[in-house]
Amino acid sequence: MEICVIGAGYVGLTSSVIFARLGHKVNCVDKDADKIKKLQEGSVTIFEPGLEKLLVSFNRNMSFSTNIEKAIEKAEVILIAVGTPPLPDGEADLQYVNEVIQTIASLIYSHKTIITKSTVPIGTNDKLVQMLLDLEVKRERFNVVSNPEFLREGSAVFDMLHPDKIVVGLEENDKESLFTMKQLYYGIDAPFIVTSLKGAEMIKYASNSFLATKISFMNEMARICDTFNVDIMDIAEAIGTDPRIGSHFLKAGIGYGGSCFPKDLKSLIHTAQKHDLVPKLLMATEEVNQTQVDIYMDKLTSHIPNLSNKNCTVLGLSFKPNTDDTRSSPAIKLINKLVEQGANVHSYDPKAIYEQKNVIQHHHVMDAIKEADCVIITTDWNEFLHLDWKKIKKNMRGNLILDARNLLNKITIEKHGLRYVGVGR
Ligand SMILES: NC(=O)c1ccc[n+]([C@@H]2O[C@H](COP(=O)([O-])OP(=O)(O)OC[C@H]3O[C@@H](n4cnc5c(N)ncnc54)[C@H](O)[C@@H]3O)[C@@H](O)[C@H]2O)c1
Ligand SMILES: O=c1ccn([C@@H]2O[C@H](COP(=O)(O)OP(=O)(O)O[C@H]3O[C@H](CO)[C@@H](O)[C@H](O)[C@H]3O)[C@@H](O)[C@H]2O)c(=O)[nH]1
Repeated sequence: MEICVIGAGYVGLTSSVIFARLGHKVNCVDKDADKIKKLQEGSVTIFEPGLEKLLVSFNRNMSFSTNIEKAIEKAEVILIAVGTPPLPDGEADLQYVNEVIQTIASLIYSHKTIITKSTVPIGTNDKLVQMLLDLEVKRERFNVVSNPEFLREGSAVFDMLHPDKIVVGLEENDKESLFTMKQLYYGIDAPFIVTSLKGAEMIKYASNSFLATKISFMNEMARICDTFNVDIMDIAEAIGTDPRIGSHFLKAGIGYGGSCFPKDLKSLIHTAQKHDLVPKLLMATEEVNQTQVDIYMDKLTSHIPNLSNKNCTVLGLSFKPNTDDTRSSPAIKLINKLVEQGANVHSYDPKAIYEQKNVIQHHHVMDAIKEADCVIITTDWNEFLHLDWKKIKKNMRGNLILDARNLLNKITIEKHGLRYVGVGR
């Protein structure tokens, strides 16, 4: 199949590479000329394990360009993977999706299956159908399909190759697109969940909202555990054995971040409120998450009451390990609070970069730790599990290790004469 993927971000680029691997001819377009230039030169613009290797291996099936007209003209299938960031009131900003539809409408001369991979609010795909009709695209020339994406950053390639399901939302009378979708994903072993356009949109929001709620639930449990000196890790292990609860997404910590959970929660809350509903549970999930960083600031100031001119080392900038993405990263939120309180902030991350004039980012952990009054683990990178705590103790000025991800072994840390403070333990 000839596919045009619009948007070369996390989802667009990963989808392009996977569909090229499945044997399709993919033309990935983006309006960001710098991004496209780098991709044409064979370098991947994001850090995503395994992506570059696949890009090189299946290069023959892929091309990158900024020329959307040409890519659309040749394609049977158009996949929209542009961003849907939040507006200040939480509503998803659909300007990029709408812009793409306007462009597509002027270029449809043969039948196109238009697939929305971007996460869009309930009812958006129906509106896109109407937009195309209003722009005088003949009804028989297109079908719109909602095909939300469930990949996680840091394991995007694996997740796309081994999804637990492929959700396909179809227009009411669409008898063709399911076949097209099966051809598109031919070679991937996963059940198809077929529903309406709105159903597919809702599945995506419900999925992210449920996962985010699980995290906030555990963060709330951790707050209670803290009060009673109970270890939240024991609680997670025990309740996780119950298959009705499940062992995933039970890690208490500094809160969830990233480009999806915070934005999708806000968007679903906005959608519900627009329809006179009060989504209490979603609002509580958000509130727990938003106040989670403050818990760590309080823990820190209970040990170091005045942070002014104290050397605080933040280990981890990305919102989770195995990605260089810092969008809505709790680490950045914490850094900004430290800076506000006058601390000298030093940081280190294996992949992510955060440029801020008040923060010194180091290339080596040990440089970041030198003379530190406290070290805060903000991202659970594997690398931090193997740090030389004896050397760290020698190089620090103070002795406080604040493990905001419950990554480290308390006993190991304390054995080296350091003071360990974790989450709900
Ligand atoms: N990042 C994830 O892990 C993830 C997972 C599942 C779903 N999603 C959803 O997928 C969508 C994309 O997310 P992302 O993280 O890949 O976004 P991103 O910001 O990384 O990439 C979006 C790309 O679209 C390009 N773009 C915008 N308008 C364009 C236009 N008119 N023509 C061509 N290119 C255009 C931008 O230049 C950018 O490169 C969002 O709706 C997101 O919610 C993301
Ligand atoms: O037990 C846990 C699990 C995760 N997190 C945090 O939650 C955030 C999100 O993590 P994760 O879901 O692994 O990463 P994303 O790449 O944001 O993926 C989510 O968002 C994507 C975009 O919609 C969806 O496609 C994925 O299915 C969904 O997991 C990160 O800050 C994690 O540190 C926790 O605090 N505790």
